[in-house]
Amino acid sequence: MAKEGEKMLSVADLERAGSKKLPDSIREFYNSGSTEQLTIHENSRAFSKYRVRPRVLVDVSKADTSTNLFGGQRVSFPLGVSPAGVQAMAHPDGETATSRACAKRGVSMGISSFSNYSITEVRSAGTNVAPIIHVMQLYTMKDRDLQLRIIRDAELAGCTAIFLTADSPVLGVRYNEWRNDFRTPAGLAFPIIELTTERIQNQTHDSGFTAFNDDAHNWTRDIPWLRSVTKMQIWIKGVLTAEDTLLAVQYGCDGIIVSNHGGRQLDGVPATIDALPECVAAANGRIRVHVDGGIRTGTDIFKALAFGAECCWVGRPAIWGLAVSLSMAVACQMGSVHTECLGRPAENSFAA
Ligand SMILES: Cc1cc2nc3c(=O)[nH]c(=O)nc-3n(C[C@H](O)[C@H](O)[C@H](O)COP(=O)(O)O)c2cc1C
Ligand SMILES: CC(C)CC(=O)C(=O)O
Repeated sequence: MAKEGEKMLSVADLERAGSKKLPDSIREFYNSGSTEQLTIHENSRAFSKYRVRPRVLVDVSKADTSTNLFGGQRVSFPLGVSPAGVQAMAHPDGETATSRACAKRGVSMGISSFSNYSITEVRSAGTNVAPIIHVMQLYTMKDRDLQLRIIRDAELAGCTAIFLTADSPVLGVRYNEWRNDFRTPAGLAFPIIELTTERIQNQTHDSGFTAFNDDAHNWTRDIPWLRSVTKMQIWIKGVLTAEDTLLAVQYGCDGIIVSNHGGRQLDGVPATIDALPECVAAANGRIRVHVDGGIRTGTDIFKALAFGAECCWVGRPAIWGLAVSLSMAVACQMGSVHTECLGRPAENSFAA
């Protein structure tokens, strides 16, 4: 375990250091899962069931982790930072700092609808450093005009895809938020959804979310509508089953993110690494499959790729990085481990 002043060598070290910097209620908002915390714990634990079956005497002197995502855009390795809201509670620069860090390391970033900075601010913070892929996370919203304004802003700013979050008809039951009567600190803005904290100060997150989000969302109404209003790629975030993967194929989506929202939505659903194989099999190469949830090491990334994911995403590690003002520690750490273990993916396999 890293002590004060010691080098941070792993994401676990970063979690401890970042968590220590945060006030209790903010730390619990970021770090917790819903109700019994089954799924959040399972997400990480499930990776340890699987062992890497290595091949030796393979030339890894020129290992290259770069790859193409979203139909031809180059990234330095198959990792992105998942959309996560309210990052300015961890560091005043919030999502703009995450964007700079992602651009510096050549990885993609998801912009949450609950970002504390506008789409243009987040995107230009990154593109001022280096070319970067941004995807725009969207909810199905009661206010369709606002949803359309977000889509147009994302297009204008140059986002590549919409990640439609499908696992949140209502906000997950997070006891920590209720116990702590958690509210976003005053002074932070939510420019993408056109709200200031002053306007929502009397609302808890779950009541605010209920007012904003359309729990009547469904495949037949929402996906054709999205398709009719934008040429951006449409990805469904929050898929955990073969059945929903097949629906994503049927509705002409470009990809899915196998995700349980980092264990923050319905508790008791499977770990994403366990759900991944059935989704990959159902996709059968017709749409792309990415995954997030509990990914904390390069070997986790390797295992997800070996199970057929094209790319992995991480949520909380970037927030812990912000909290210690070291966003890039995440990507550096994961990048080096990833480089070490990736070798030649086609020549490596592993068994449960
Ligand atoms: C503090 C926090 C806020 C989040 N906000 C959003 C959000 O606004 N929209 C969304 O689709 N997912 C959101 N997520 C879920 C992430 O996109 C991602 O699925 C999850 O964090 C991945 O798990 P990990 O944190 O274990 O890496 C949030 C996650 C956290 C931790
Ligand atoms: C700001 C919240 C509504 C976002 C969040 O906590 C989540 O999606 O998990």
